[in-house]
Amino acid sequence: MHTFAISASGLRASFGDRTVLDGLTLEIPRGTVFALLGAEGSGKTTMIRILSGLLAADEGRVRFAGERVGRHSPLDDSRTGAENLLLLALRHGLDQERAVRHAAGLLDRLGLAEAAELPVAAYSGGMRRRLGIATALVGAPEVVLLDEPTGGLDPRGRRAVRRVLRDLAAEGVTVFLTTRHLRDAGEIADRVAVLSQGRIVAEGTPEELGRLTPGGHAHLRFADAEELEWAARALGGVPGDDEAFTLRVPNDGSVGSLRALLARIDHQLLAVDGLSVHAPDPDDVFLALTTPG
Ligand SMILES: Nc1ncnc2c1ncn2[C@@H]1O[C@H](COP(=O)(O)OP(=O)(O)OP(=O)(O)O)[C@@H](O)[C@H]1O
Repeated sequence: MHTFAISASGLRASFGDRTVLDGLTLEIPRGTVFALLGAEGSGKTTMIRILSGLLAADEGRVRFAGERVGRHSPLDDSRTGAENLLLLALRHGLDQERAVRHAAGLLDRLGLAEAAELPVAAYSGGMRRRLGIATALVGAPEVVLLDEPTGGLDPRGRRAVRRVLRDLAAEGVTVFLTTRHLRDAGEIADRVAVLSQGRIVAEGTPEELGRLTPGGHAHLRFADAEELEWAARALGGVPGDDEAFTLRVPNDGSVGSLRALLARIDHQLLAVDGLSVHAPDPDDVFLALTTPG
């Protein structure tokens, strides 16, 4: 019996002259939730597609300890949630009666029992996401591959998905998921690997990853988009995803580093409307680990 549910070694994948995976090696212990964390376009979906057998790697090898590997199946919008799962269950060889029960059980597990008879076209984004997870669980797989299972979910949806994935791991199922958010990875996964520039740049428990980057950040606020853009160019950092013209700049909060930041602001003649200093949070860890150079 292998200790690892999934072993991937030396995976390479490129599209044209763009190398997306550059010799990626990972071993996922059985019965754990493992998160592959990476920024947009870092190659997470490519990795899931290779593991799922939908895409052939240019080089490298993937081995699964178990035989049943579950992954998302496309949804048929014109059918109900129950029908989608029923058809998949029948395709897995279950007889009609067991397939109906299996589909109902999965809908219940994902909190979709009340939406079972609604056409998928009427599902919200979050409901579709949860139904997508249910499709990967048809046939009681030993290993489940999920691409951004918590993407676009509200906090309640995220909590529900977290609980489902944790329960699966407690039952001995191995869950491999991708995410862009360390916070999500930290809340769900036993181990996290960070993908950047086609390679795993860090791997460990969420706590171990959190300790890799001691620094926090300064939060700067500007009057308008133009000033923000100018500041982002001059200071680096990442603009906030809100409408408030904010910029997050790595900063450890020490007097020396704040003095240096203020000197750069003065030097660039930037008009800052507000400044606050924050202790490290998961986003800082993510930025530090996935920012090249
Ligand atoms: N079929 C393809 N043809 C050409 N380029 C591709 C193809 N699939 C992916 N890519 C490129 O490979 C890179 C990685 O894409 P991938 O979808 O794996 O990233 P990701 O980490 O899942 O991104 P996101 O978080 O935005 O979903 C991107 O630059 C993408 O444009």
